[in-house]
Amino acid sequence: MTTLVDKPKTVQTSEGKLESQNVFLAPEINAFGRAFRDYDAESERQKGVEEFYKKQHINQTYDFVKKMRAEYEKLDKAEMSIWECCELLNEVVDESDPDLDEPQIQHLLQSAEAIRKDYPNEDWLHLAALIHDLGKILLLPKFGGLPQWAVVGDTFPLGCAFDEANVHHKYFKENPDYKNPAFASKNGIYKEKCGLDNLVISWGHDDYMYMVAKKNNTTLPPPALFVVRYHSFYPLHKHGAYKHFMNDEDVENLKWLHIFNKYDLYSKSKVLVDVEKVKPYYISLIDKYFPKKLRW
Ligand SMILES: O[C@H]1[C@H](O)[C@@H](O)[C@H](O)[C@@H](O)[C@H]1O
Ligand SMILES: [Fe+2]
Ligand SMILES: [Fe+2]
Repeated sequence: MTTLVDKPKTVQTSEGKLESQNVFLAPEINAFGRAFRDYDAESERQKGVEEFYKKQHINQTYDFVKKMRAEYEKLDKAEMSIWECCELLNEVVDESDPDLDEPQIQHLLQSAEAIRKDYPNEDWLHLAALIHDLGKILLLPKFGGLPQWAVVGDTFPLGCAFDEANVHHKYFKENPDYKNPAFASKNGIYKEKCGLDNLVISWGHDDYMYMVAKKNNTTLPPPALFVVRYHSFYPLHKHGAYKHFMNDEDVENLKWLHIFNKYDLYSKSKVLVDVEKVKPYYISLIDKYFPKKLRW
């Protein structure tokens, strides 16, 4: 079971002040009694996860991502509030995740509540946690009913060489882009320090939610949007792969993503959040940073 332990630590707030806070201590094992993000364990669940990554690595190509961006930029699928979307997410199952089998709304609230406890003044970070996985509605028929490989799992850039830090990277050999000589080098079609926003990154819930937030004129600050857009980019934020593409702003924002990641990953537990109890707080944040209805 997950344990929340208080441990004093000094942290930097968005205004640059240093504050002493209680920090969430990451548990060592997940709800299935295994290490978090263990992609090599022998189990039925892992077989499904590996199957998932095979499909993802073969099918996510540069052209596919371009097509998806053009399609979803239209935001012509629905009009609804952020909270309505949270509720929709309950119908979604994520086949790529070895650590979670609770409804997705619990994951949103578990990560948001854990981060809120340690960073009480950073309300934008609480809201970033609440919305970070909302893009998984792409799996629902009304939003295109995309296959799992086009919605979830870790992300990686196209248009340059696939890095070995990607989980199950062997399956990239079957990706058509693997044979494209223009994409074969470390930089591929990009320049060093070009900035992460200039990369074509595998399509999924991160990029979609970033697009939705941005195009509906959210007032969330840049680190919040960065967290939403790159939270699945584990090869970068966990292993430091592709970091030569970061510009100075990315380097700053990455500090917040590192903080966020701990709560995203390790708050996954069987201890459920009382949705009705915390709802008023999150509604007040949504009202502060988003319009009442958004186009999706
Ligand atoms: O399995 C997980 C899950 O789908 C997360 O939502 C995503 O952000 C991760 O990167 C992925 O590996
Ligand atoms: Fe995610
Ligand atoms: Fe998440």
